[in-house]
Amino acid sequence: MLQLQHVKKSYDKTPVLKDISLDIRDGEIVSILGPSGCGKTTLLNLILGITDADSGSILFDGKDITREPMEKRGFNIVFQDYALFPNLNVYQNITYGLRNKPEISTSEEVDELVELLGLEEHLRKRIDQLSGGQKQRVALARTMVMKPKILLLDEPLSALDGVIKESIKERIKTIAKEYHLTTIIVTHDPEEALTLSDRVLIVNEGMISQYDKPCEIIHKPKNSFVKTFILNQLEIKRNNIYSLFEDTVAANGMAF
Ligand SMILES: Nc1ncnc2c1ncn2[C@@H]1O[C@H](COP(=O)(O)OP(=O)(O)OP(=O)(O)O)[C@@H](O)[C@H]1O
Repeated sequence: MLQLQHVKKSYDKTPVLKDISLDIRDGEIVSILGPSGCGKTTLLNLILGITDADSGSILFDGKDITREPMEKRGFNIVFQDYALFPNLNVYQNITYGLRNKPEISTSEEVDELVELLGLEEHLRKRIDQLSGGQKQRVALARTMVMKPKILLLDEPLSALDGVIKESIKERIKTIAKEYHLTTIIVTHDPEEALTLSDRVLIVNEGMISQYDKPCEIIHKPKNSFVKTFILNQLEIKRNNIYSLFEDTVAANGMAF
């Protein structure tokens, strides 16, 4: 279990994370959701170990890792821009981290991941020959072969559209369940957070607004921020779709 206890972080005396306490259970998918500048990336970086907290503690399986550097924590992140190596092919990218640590994954385990992510036919391709969704899957495979204790994903779906988005979403869910892997996702999209996660952490101005299962957030929003920011956005999306239908129905002289 990952635990944050009263974590605080300021930049230039401006508080960015004000008092964050939360538990994330093993194998759980948790989304960190909130508006731009609310502190999502800072929180992700604190968990990853590339930013230090000013105060408070971070514990993993009961052990205090607050001052442990990133390499020792054994967590791993897929960045928003995938950060793949353009001079290496897909297979070389996936197995890059194993060059110095081949004992981490066997070739059968690599093959299993390649199959799970549907990358068999792309292994010899260069990175610039791939679509956005394929790049995302390569980045996921490259991170997963290193068997991270926690998988962190920074806006994994924001560069993808429609059907591809849904397919990556399903693959992330499958990986988390299959490997019982704690997965933490940063997003600003309520629909993404609510459909992908076991629990959603809603952050506003460096504080936790609500931390709950998606159905609790939908049916029992805890405060006006959750209601207005999250639910209004979903309502707007829904209304846009309905008004599109209404226009089509009216244009065809049908009853709605
Ligand atoms: N290294 C830094 N130095 C100074 N200020 C920073 C630094 N990193 C972040 N900030 C500030 O901290 C606040 C939170 O930033 P953060 O990137 O965590 O927000 P976010 O929720 O991830 O935003 P976005 O969705 O736009 O990426 C912002 O006001 C930002 O300007």
